[in-house]
Parts: sequence; C-alpha cells; structure tokens
Amino acid sequence: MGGRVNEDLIKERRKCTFDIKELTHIIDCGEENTIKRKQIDNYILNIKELWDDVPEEYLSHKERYENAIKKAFIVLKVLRQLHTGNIQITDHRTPTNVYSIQDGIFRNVNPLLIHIGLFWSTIAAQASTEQQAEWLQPDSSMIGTYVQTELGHGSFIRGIETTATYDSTTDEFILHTPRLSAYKWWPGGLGNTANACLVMAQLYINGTCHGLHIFLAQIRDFDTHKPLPGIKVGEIGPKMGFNTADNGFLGFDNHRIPRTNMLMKNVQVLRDGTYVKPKHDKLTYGSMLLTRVTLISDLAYQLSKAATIAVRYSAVRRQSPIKSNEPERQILDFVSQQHKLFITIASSHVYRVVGLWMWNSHKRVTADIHEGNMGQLPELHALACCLKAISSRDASALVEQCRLACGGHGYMMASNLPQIYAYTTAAVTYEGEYTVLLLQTARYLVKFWRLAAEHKPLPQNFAYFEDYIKKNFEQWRNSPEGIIEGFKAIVAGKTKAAYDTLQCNLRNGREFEEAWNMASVQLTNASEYSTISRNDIEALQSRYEELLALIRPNAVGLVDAFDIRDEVLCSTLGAYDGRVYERMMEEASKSPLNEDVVNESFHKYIRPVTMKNKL
Ligand SMILES: CCCCCCCCCCCCC/C=C/C(=O)SCCNC(=O)CCNC(=O)[C@H](O)C(C)(C)COP(=O)(O)OP(=O)(O)OC[C@H]1O[C@@H](n2cnc3c(N)ncnc32)[C@H](O)[C@@H]1OP(=O)(O)O
Ligand SMILES: Cc1cc2nc3c(=O)[nH]c(=O)nc-3n(C[C@H](O)[C@H](O)[C@H](O)COP(=O)(O)OP(=O)(O)OC[C@H]3O[C@@H](n4cnc5c(N)ncnc54)[C@H](O)[C@@H]3O)c2cc1C
Repeated sequence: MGGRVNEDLIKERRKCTFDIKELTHIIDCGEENTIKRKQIDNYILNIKELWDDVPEEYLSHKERYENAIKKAFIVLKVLRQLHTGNIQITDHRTPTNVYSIQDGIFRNVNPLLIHIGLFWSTIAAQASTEQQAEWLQPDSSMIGTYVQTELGHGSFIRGIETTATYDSTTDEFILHTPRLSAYKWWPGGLGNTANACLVMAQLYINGTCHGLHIFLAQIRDFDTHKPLPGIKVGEIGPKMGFNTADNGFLGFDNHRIPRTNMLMKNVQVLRDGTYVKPKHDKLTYGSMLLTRVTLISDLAYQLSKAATIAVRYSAVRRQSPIKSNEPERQILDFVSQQHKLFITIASSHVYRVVGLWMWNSHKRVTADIHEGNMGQLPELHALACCLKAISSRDASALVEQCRLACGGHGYMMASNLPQIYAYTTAAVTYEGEYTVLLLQTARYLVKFWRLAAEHKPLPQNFAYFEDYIKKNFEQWRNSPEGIIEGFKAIVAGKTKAAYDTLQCNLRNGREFEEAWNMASVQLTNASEYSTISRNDIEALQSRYEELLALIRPNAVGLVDAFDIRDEVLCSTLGAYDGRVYERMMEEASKSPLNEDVVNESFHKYIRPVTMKNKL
C-alpha cells in the first residue's frame, strides 16, 4: 500500500531522543547480525509464492493446511540453501533469525516446525555418532516429529504407556500401543506431514521395564506416504490456534523397528539385550530442556510484535480530549494506556536478555555434560522450568493486554493480535504445563531451604537463604540493588513458608508426596514476604509514573527499534506507515461476503420472511 506516513507517527519519530538503529543493533547482538538478518528477510520475503491472494482466515481447515505445507517446503528448500551457503540461521543469540520471518509467511505455524526445531535437534543431541552419520543427511527422505504426549498422559511422562519391547531373536524393538489412553496425541506435523518420528516409550527387556527411551520409527512409506502396516495415524482437529501445525495422533500395533533405532548416545541396548545405563537419569528429557530455553527468546519476540502493533496504533488513534476545550488526544497520551503498553516493551527486553543468558548457559552446561560433568544440570533445569513458565504466562497476559488496548479493532483478526495471543498462550501448556514446571523449581528451592534450615553449608547462589534466616536483609531501598534484595527476600520467605507447611503436614503423619500436594499452592504462588513498607510502595508508584512520562516521547522509537517488517507483523493496526483506517477498509474488501452486492442467502432465507406479508 503506497501513500504518506501518518502525521502523528511522523511527529512521534521526530520526538525520539535516542538512536533507534543503535538499539536495533543491541537487540540483534551486533550490527553484523542486523545486516545478516535483513539479508535473510529480504531473500525470503521476496519469494512471491509465499504470499497469499486470499487471507488465510477465509480458508477451510484443509485448505489452510495445504497452503501452509506448500509454503513449508519452499522455506525448507531455502533453509537448506542457506545452510549450504554456511549462513548460521539457528543461532539463538538473537530471536531475529529465520524462524521469526516464518511468523509472517505462515501467519500461523509452520507444519515443519517440529521437524526443523525438535526432530533434528533431538537426533543431534541424543543419537550416537554412527546414528547421526546415517540419519543427519542433508538429502534425507525423513520428515519427522517429536512424539511424546499421549491421550492419557502429558505432564506426568513417567505414566506414558507406549511400550518398546526388545526381541533378541530378531534384534528388534516392538512398538505397541496397549490401550486407547496410550495413543500418542498432539505432536506437531504428525497428522499428515511426517513420515518418521522420534517416539518416547517405556523400554522392556526380558520383562524388566527400564523407563522412558527415545526411538526412531518410520510411520509412512517414503514414496507413497501411506501409513505403514501396524500404524494408525491422523490429525486431531481444529484448535484455538496452531491450526496449520497438523497436530496428530498415532497408534502402534506391534510395529517392529531395528534395535539400532533407539537413540544411543547416552544409553545403549546391546545385541544380547544388555542394558547400559545413562550417566544421568534425565538425559532423555534433554529436548524438553532445550526447547524450554529456546522458548524464552521466542516469547520475547512475540511480545515485541504485540507491543509494536499496540504502540503504533495508540499513536495514530485519537479518542476524546483530556481537557474539554482541547482536540481529541492520541490514546497513547493516557497514562493508563502507557501503563498497559510500556510494560510489554520492557518485558520483551527482559525476556530477550534472560533468553540469551539461558541460551549461553545451556551451551556451557551441555559442553560440561559432554565431558561427563552433570553438576550444573539440576540448576539449569530448575531455571528453565521457572523461566519458561513465567515468560509464557507473562507473554500471553501482556499480548492480551495489548489486544484489549486496541479496543474493538484489536478484536479483528486483521490486527493479528488474536493470532499472536493464540500462539503465545499455547506455550503456557506445551513443553511442560505452567504449574507442573513451577513445582519442579519449587522442588529445587525446597532442597536448599532444607540445608539452610538445618544450618548446613549452602552454595553461593543460595547464601541469601541464610541471610533471611539470620534476618540480615537490609530495609527496602528504591534502587536496582534494592529491588534484587527485595526479590531475594520474597523467594526466601516464600520457600520458608512452603517448607514449614510441608514439615507441618509431615509431622501430622502425611506421606511426603501427599504433604507436597497439600503445600502446592504455597509452592507455586507468590506470597507477601517482603522488606517493603506501605510508604515504599507509594514512593515506587510515583517513581513509576515519572518513568512512564519519560518513556512516552520515545514509545514509537522503542518499538521501531524492534525492526519488525510489516510483512511479519501482518497487522492493519501496526504497520510502519500507520495508515490504519485505509488498511482496515482494504482488508474488509477482501471478505468473500462482499463479493456479491446481494448475497444469495437473501433470496433463499431472508426475503421469504421479510416480504411474506407483502406478497
Ligand atoms: C530451534 C528452532 C526453535 C524455534 C522457535 C521455538 C518455538 C518452539 C515452538 C514449539 C512448538 C510446540 C512443541 C511442543 C512440544 C511438546 O510439548 S513436547 C512434550 C513436552 N512435555 C512436557 O514438557 C512434559 C512435562 N513433564 C516433565 O517434563 C516431567 O514429567 C517432569 C514434570 C519433569 C517430572 O518428571 P519425572 O520423571 O516424573 O521426574 P520426578 O520424579 O518428578 O523427578 C524429577 C527429578 O528429575 C529432574 N529432572 C526432571 N526433568 C529434568 C530435565 N529435563 N533435565 C534435568 N533434570 C530433570 C528434577 O530436577 C528432579 O531431580 P531431583 O530433585 O534431584 O530428584
Ligand atoms: C499447541 C500444542 C502443541 C503441542 N505439541 C506437542 C508435540 O509436538 N509433541 C508432544 O509430545 N506433545 C505436544 N503437546 C502436548 C503438551 O506437551 C501437553 O499438553 C503438556 O505437556 C501438558 O500436559 P497435559 O495436556 O497432559 O495436561 P495435564 O497434565 O492433564 O494438565 C491439566 C491440569 O492438571 C494440572 N496438573 C497436572 N499434573 C499436576 C501435578 N503433578 N501437580 C499439580 N497440578 C498438576 C495442571 O497444572 C493443569 O492445570 C502440545 C500441546 C499443545 C497445546
């Protein structure tokens, strides 16, 4: 769409007091990354076949999938070309890699997301060198997915019922779905797209269960794509979002795979059925850990999209004067609106920085694990659980806040805010449900509180538990250091309260698991523990309002610095030029209901009723 940039946006950009490009480079972790990102953006966004004539909302469930799969294979080809050209596109130092461009192309989810993101990365992390050499071929026929969750079990994966029984006479595993609740249910790309999968199943050797292990299974013929004998596979139906992800179900009827199809980097089953244990029980859960870490950056990116749309719209939208004799104001001038939006910008930066830090920590801990040192794994797991849970919950609440901040127009699909919300809120559940993950972190904290309570030595990271017990916390100070101290006090107080309840339940004769369940609200909820006083809260509130006023002239600059192209934002409300009403009218004209001046239903159903008395 050609035309002038909205006058209010022009003025906002003139008001900006910092160098927008400099912030973009910081977000991208360096100017060279910005340049590389823009090259990839240009390359991909110039592929004409990736653009729709009809907005995807008007397509049927089947058409949407078919459209998405067409694009997915164009993108896959590009990814392969870029890899061949040695362009590092999976570097999560920044969320602004090729994956974010896909948000624009699909306006939904790439059906190959799990193939690219989880299938290959799990093989790379958990398959032996020989297996990798065989499976990780650039021209592989395999289109895979990660198949873990079942109809009956998602959170409690030890309850998974699919079995893999070793048959030493044929040197094979027999994959089997013993009952309906054991059907695999949810995996992305499983419904129609994948011809292979990594399946999580209980390993049985000579009648002994060795717990969960990962197996590579072909499920469809590479040539005809028909399900192999003994495989029942299909798609699970429409969802709140993720509708192009082709999530599927899968059942095995004594399906045989070679022994060498168990992922054997960390654990092995030998030809004679000998089981060689892993160095750490939970290495099999490594893919979940990695995805949780990755998601923090992805959620930061979703927040930056929502903030860009809502801030630009709020600069363009004028509604009601503040003083009665004045013209109507930009809604961005209302302090309550600033409160809704600036927190989203800030949260995006927070999770971007934390996501990057976690990504680097993951790299470091993985390198240690390769050397046989598992010492840092529990802390990384505890942090990943908590941060994935909190970032997804915050992101979905803030995206929804941005949608509401755009009033009625935010309810339009063409604003793209409903789609961003549907995408973001799914992350609260997948890769570990919110409460379940918080309880994993609580388990870790309680362990160290027990040491503190028993006056045993604590690692440096938990020294503040001891400070709390000795009442060494200083009075609240309104400064970054003071805020960190305040958070430490909250964590220590919260952990103490939960621990005390747990102990009390145990003293009353409860078994540990039951006592834990009874304390679980305290284990997950924030509590009132703080060194902060009522006066401090008032001082903080007025400081906060001062800061909102300080940010106000830079609001548009701050979201421009996210540097998200219109083709990725896909929003009538958030485009760079701010021509909101023109875009809304243009999008409305694409509705199939506007194709005929009089819809044929008028003659069939309306006219016979409305004209009845007049005939
Ligand atoms: C690269 C491209 C990226 C693109 C951008 C990103 C976008 C990505 C979009 C993704 C699209 C969606 C895909 C979705 C996929 C899925 O959802 S896959 C399925 C995910 N499922 C889950 O997450 C299930 C959650 N449940 C669990 O993880 C486990 O059941 C549990 C809750 C952790 C409990 O496990 P259990 O075996 O019962 O253990 P416990 O008896 O409770 O003991 C826990 C001990 O184990 C330690 N531990 C647990 N997990 C780990 C781990 N992953 N790593 C290390 N350690 C672990 C834990 O600390 C306990 O230790 P101790 O206290 O010392 O006993
Ligand atoms: C969009 C989407 C994509 C997905 N993609 C995949 C995929 O590619 N591959 C795959 O294998 N799976 C996938 N999943 C499945 C996903 O991982 C599970 O849905 C998720 O792990 C939650 O498990 P659940 O559905 O069993 O929820 P449940 O565990 O049944 O949760 C229901 C409620 O019970 C509570 N609860 C459960 N256990 C406890 C406990 N111990 N203590 C306290 N409360 C508890 C939860 O907090 C929640 O409130 C996907 C899911 C979605 C929504």
